[in-house]
Amino acid sequence: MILTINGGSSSIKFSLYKINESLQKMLFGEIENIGTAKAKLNFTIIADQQKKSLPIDAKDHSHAANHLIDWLEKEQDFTSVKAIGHRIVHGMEHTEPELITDELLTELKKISAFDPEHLPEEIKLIEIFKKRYPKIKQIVCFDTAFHTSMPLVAKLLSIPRRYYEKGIRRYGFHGLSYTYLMEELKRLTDEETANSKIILAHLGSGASLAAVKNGKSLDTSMGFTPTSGLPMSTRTGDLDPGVAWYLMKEENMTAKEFNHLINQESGLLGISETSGDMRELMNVEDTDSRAAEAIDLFCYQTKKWIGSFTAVLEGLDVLVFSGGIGEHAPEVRSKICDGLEFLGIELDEINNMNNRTIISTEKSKVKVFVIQTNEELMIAKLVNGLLNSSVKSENFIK
Ligand SMILES: Nc1ncnc2c1ncn2[C@@H]1O[C@H](COP(=O)(O)OP(=O)(O)O)[C@@H](O)[C@H]1O
Ligand SMILES: CC(=O)OP(=O)(O)O
Ligand SMILES: [Mg+2]
Repeated sequence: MILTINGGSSSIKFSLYKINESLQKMLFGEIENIGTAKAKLNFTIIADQQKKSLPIDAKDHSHAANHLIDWLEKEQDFTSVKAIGHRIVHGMEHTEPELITDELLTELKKISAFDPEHLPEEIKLIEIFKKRYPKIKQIVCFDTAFHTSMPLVAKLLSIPRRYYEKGIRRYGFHGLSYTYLMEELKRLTDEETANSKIILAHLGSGASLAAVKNGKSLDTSMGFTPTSGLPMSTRTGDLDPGVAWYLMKEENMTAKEFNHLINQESGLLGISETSGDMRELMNVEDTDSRAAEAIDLFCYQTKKWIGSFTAVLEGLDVLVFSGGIGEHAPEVRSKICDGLEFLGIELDEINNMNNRTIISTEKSKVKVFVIQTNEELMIAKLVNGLLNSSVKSENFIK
């Protein structure tokens, strides 16, 4: 078995895969609302279609992880778990999945401030699993790895060069999702299409786009941290840097308060003043103009990035929508694509409304896809690949 762990800022998603010829998912779920009184463990056991939700006491990620392990031990014989695969959002220039060692953990701790929303909690999860299961291999899969191919011009931020040497540059994220989407695109189409000029739009709570040519990332909307690019559920996306100075000077805002403002209070939540959840906003947009404006901003900015990346790619052949919003919100896809006919994007509104896999018309120059992403399966595949290669490698730590 391979256990996958995807630790977010307020949730831990998990899946258990049986290693057969293919990877067979046995169970999956998530602990959500960590740190609140509404914390619960939702799970589905695939064999008997058992779907349940249990309220739990999870005041932080450590409590949540220990609850998860206790529950998994009851459900599953843990001796059959060969490896635990973690999604790690920030991995600097690491290009491959890696076995966790003390050195790697120390390195990740050093760059923790590069992604304060994800890394500290992800590290905590690795440590908890290590404490409870010191013998089980833990393997980390980096979201940043997909974008290491970006050219220097896309990685440079226009601040003094000395900061680049300190690691302050564009990295880009959602790489496990993008790798999965590229595999799916190849499976659904052909080699030629998968090597064409592609924009991948991962629109979830965190949202980003990537410009991909010949299977390689050329640019992406997220940067040094996952706070930049598109407006998100509660994150600002790109922001005039002068706003930081102004708030610090005029409102005596501290670094900690500013971090909270840009990551927790902004985006859809900040504009609507009610919710960072797209579905909730769509339910009230007819009666609440703030919700409608938040949705408009999200669609407007996504459209701008599509235009920008079409220029980067010098044309566009394929557009892929994914993530909770990209997969399930036809009105949002429609609003994003509205007016982009001049780029060759033409939606078939019936297929779009039905969330079909191909939502562009027959004659649309750009093929538009809706593909359900699967970061968990990608982690399991990468872990399985590393386990298999380790059988051949004597250097791999047993
Ligand atoms: N049917 C739907 N209509 C509109 N938005 C939806 C729908 N289903 C999910 N979403 C939105 O998707 C977002 C969550 O995306 P997801 O990829 O699941 O997030 P996460 O980054 O937490 O994995 C939320 O804003 C949610 O409202
Ligand atoms: C990279 C990132 O923003 O991840 P998530 O969408 O899971 O928060
Ligand atoms: Mg996500």
